Amino acid sequence: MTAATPQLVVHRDKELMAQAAAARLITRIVDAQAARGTASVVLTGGRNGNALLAAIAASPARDAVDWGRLDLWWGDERFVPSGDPERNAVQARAELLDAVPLDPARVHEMPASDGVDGSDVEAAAARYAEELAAAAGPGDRIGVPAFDVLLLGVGPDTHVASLFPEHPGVRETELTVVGVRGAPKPPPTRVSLTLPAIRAAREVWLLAAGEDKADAVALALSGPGALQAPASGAYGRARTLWLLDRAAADRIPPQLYPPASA
Ligand SMILES: O=C1O[C@H](COP(=O)(O)O)[C@@H](O)[C@H](O)[C@H]1O
Repeated sequence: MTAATPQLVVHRDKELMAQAAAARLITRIVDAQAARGTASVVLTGGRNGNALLAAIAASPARDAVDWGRLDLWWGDERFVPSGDPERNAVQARAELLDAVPLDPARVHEMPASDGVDGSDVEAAAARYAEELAAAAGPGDRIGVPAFDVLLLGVGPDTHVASLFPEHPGVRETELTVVGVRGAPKPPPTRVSLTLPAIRAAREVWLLAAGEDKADAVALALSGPGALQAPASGAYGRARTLWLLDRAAADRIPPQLYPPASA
């Protein structure tokens, strides 16, 4: 088994999955801060990512985190104006970030469409790539920091971040951040980390819950390749964890199904 081999954890339902993922993430952040003083996490948008943040907000264990020594990044963003409720960052703030004492200088939101680059999404993506490169250490791969945990929701079409099947962004091998136009899921214009940037993370955790994700999970875990199923191309340097509920795990081929878990 390699770091890219998916490890599957299947929970009873999406509520328990969010609570268990929250406990797991709090522990991972606390461990990283104990070892190195700081921690870095890449957030995802979507229902499961937001549920995880809400579960952290509701957990008394959140006080174990030194929020001022946590760097937050995003895996993707909807390229809309800064206060737009569709923005992943706006949703993350509502679920958790406004309730904890983060250092604003460590909260690295992706640019919005009313930012300095205006509607030029490629320029906005390049700007975020520069911010990542500035935070990367000399030993870090390809100009992004070695994130402790990178979270990804899995879309019903197997998209992760804003990398959609057969779309140009999923083919990118050089850039760390891309502008996405014509996304099949609205809004059509987005900013996204690329697969090479995702793979620089120590741990990649993919989140999927609900019956509408079952086909996507089964397809991605069957190894079709990243072009057809972007989620299958998302893995970490040390660990790749799929956090699922039973409904989303329901159609995984039997030979890949894990032992029964919480
Ligand atoms: O648009 C997006 O969708 C995906 C998946 O969202 P979900 O609600 O189907 O779980 C999300 O991971 C991504 O960050 C977001 O921009």
